[in-house]
Amino acid sequence: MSNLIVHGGTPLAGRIVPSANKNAVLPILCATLLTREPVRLHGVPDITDVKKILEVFRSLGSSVEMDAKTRVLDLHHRDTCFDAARDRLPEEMRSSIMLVPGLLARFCSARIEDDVTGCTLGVREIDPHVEVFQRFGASVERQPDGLVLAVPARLRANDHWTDYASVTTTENFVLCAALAQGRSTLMNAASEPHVQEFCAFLKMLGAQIEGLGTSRLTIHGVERLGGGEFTFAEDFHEIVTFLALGAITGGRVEVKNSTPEQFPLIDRTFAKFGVQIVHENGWSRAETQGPLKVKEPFTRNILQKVEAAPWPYLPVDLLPIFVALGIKAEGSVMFWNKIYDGAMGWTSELSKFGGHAFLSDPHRMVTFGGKPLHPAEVESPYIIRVAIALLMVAASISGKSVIRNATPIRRAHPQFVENICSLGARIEWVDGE
Ligand SMILES: CC(=O)N[C@H]1[C@@H](OP(=O)(O)OP(=O)(O)OC[C@H]2O[C@@H](n3ccc(=O)[nH]c3=O)[C@H](O)[C@@H]2O)O[C@H](CO)[C@@H](O)[C@@H]1O
Ligand SMILES: C=C(OP(=O)(O)O)C(=O)O
Repeated sequence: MSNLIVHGGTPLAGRIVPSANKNAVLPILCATLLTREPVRLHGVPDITDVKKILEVFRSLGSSVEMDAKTRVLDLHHRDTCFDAARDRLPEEMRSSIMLVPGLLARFCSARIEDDVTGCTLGVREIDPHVEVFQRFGASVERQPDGLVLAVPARLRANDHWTDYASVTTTENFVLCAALAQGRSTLMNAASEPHVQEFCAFLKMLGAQIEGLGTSRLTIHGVERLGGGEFTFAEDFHEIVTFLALGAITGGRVEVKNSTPEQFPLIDRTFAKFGVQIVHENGWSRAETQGPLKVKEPFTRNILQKVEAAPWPYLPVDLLPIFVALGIKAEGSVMFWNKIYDGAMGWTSELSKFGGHAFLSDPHRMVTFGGKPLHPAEVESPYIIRVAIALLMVAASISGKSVIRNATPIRRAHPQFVENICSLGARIEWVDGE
């Protein structure tokens, strides 16, 4: 477990080039298992989730060559072998479940380990995934340390309509359908930017996918996929995080952003806290005028609110970042997490800083911002963006704070502390017990 020591109170200023989006990189790494041809990936982030997947590839006999300096990764799954009785897949990360289709397609067997839940945000179902695998022809057997799946032959295409728009279930459906026999359709498909990026990668390998960015995907299964070269896009989570760090510290941070067309709702959400986002010449910056202040709604007797749900709503992983702004900005905001039932139980950590947040129910939290804040020692749950939100609050307060168990940040954000320090912050990692 690692802690972060934060000497806060410095307005952050400077420029950041964001890394790739973990939630695009991981399904794409899993997708490479579908092809026996070489694949070259540019801009692979140095994060722990990537390391875990690459370790598995190496242990299965794949060729994995990572240039640590240029972050170019060469993968070749030519001599790969898998034995469901012997081999184990990564745990404590959601993306592990997306190794299943490649294993089924290549070796007719696969595993789902006991802990593929990732961040502790509440229930993270595996049933929608199991249902997808079954629909493509897999049998599923529960064993003491996980589920073992098997298919008799090539996966068979099908039409499916999921209960809700799930990111990884959509990706698993597409992965299965890419090499299945026949045409598959998915209704209620997720359409997040990382889902679109993942589909674009598969198309580059030769998959036939229609409907990118919509809630209906049609996939014509092909006999085999080819190889190729792909460069990851910038991570919108990182862009928002660094813009918010600039805003909460009263500084001026600019972040490279090649896709401002994805940002209108994100920009409107910043504006609710008195932060104007300006996109210019491929860069985005956050502008503030004096202390942050919540924008009052015109409707009488309602609170300003921020609602997170599947895309094109505000992405749920960004919610904690805006909660941090809500603690700082004068006024009240209701945060509504329409996805997870256990992602908001960290209000007590905010109160250690003197912040005032009230948990209304498992899905809703109200912040009463603008209260005097003081440095504190707080504990992060195993949730990447909550560790970041606590760091944001600490960075905005003069004095020394400690964020205990901030390690989850390393799952998604490479050189995160180095990047913030390049903006003038004084933050360091220390080993904790
Ligand atoms: C590796 C990866 O890509 N992880 C992301 C992915 O996880 P993941 O794909 O696991 O998230 P899902 O979209 O499946 O949602 C997670 C859970 O939320 C509940 N649920 C979700 C949607 C809904 O409309 N109703 C509902 O009840 C379900 O219990 C589900 O199990 O998408 C999440 C939602 O954007 C993000 O937080 C995760 O960072
Ligand atoms: C919740 C996240 O990741 P995972 O689904 O891998 O836990 C996240 O990236 O914020």
